[in-house]
This record gives sequence, structure tokens and C-alpha cells, in this order.
Amino acid sequence: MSILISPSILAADFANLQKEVEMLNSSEADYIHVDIMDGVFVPNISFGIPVTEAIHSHAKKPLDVHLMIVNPDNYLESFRRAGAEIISVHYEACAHLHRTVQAIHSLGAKAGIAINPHTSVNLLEEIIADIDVVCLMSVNPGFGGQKFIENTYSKVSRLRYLILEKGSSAKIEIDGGVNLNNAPKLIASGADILVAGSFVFSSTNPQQTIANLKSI
Ligand SMILES: O=C(CO)[C@H](O)[C@H](O)COP(=O)(O)O
Repeated sequence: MSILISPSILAADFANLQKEVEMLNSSEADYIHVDIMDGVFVPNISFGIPVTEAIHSHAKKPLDVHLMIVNPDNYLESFRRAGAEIISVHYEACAHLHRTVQAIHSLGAKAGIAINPHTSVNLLEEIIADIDVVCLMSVNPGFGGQKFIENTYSKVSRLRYLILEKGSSAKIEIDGGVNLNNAPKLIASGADILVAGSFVFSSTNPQQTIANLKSI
């Protein structure tokens, strides 16, 4: 199981962001999850390429960049140059998803597809064998600190079945409202990667909270 942590960028000033990245460097987090929001695909704006570069320049962990944006194809190269190892785009934002996945791979990055809570995992049937990660949104994207949607457990199980059926090596990533209460059941349902933001950063000892999640 891998653990990815989203720096609490929406509230952070730059000095705080740097401190958070340094904390993550010495934690058991496997990746740093970077949430890019454009105010169009989601009703919130985070930051873009220069801040991703700044995170990368301080990070000792690889960056998993989650593009919650329309027209992601226009920015794949820039985010790859800014340090993204994994680039995830939204199913709902891509008319030519197979081409987008090919473009991510041609840049030497791993390709992820994120799906919103209302989107069925069955829609990935024809592309699951070509991707590295499926990011199941367990909240409606746009804000940290939301309540985990319980239907996610059955989506994980159905996705795990689809992955086996298609002989895919895609990892299942869960993003939104992850905490120590739901993490064991997510893992038992078939999740490989957990993304956590507010649960970690609102705890009194973020490094210990990451270690607790990692130990499940
Ligand atoms: O990207 C998100 C929403 O768009 C996620 O919720 C975020 O990455 C994780 O934050 P939290 O653990 O607070 O839900």
C-alpha cells in the first residue's frame, strides 16, 4: 500500500507549504499528491505550474499530479517538466482519453485516470489495460476536508474485479476524506494507494498520522 499526501495548499502561504513538503520528505509518505484546480472543471482554484515546480524543487518524494482541469492535454508537457511522475486526468474532462493517455506515456510519466463519484467504473473497461492508476474520487472534487462517500467501497471492489478480468496492472487510488476509520475497509476492498490531506494536516502529529495510515 502506498500513501500519498496532499499538502494543504489551499490555505497555505509559501513558507508553510515549504515546511509541509519538508515534513513529507522525512515522513513515510510514498508520494506527494499535488491537486491542480482550475475554477472551471471544479469550483475552486489552487495553483499551477510554477508552484508545482517549487514543490518539486523541495520534494524528495515523487509528485503525483492530479489535474482537476478542463483541456488537460494543453498542459501535460508543462506539468511533466515541472516534475510530475504520475499525471492523472479526469475521465469527465477528456473527449479523447486514449490519446491523452498516450501523450502522458510519451512524456515518460505514468498515466492515471480520475473518476468522479457519479462516474461508473465500467466506463473504464476499454482503457483499463492501458493505464497505471485509477484515482477514485471519494468526495466531489474541489475541496479538502469533505466527508467520505460510502459508495466508494463497492466501486473499489468492482474496479478490482475489472482490473483482474482485463489483466491490467493499474493501481487503485482513493482520494477524498480518507482517515484511519475508512482506510482498513478500503484496503480490504482492494485499494492500493490512499490519498490523505486534512486528516494528516489537522492532526497534532502529521508524521505519526502518516505512519499510522501506512501501518494498516
Ligand atoms: O482533491 C481533493 C478534493 O478535490 C481531495 O479531497 C484532497 O486531495 C484530499 O483531501 P482530504 O483528505 O482533506 O479530502
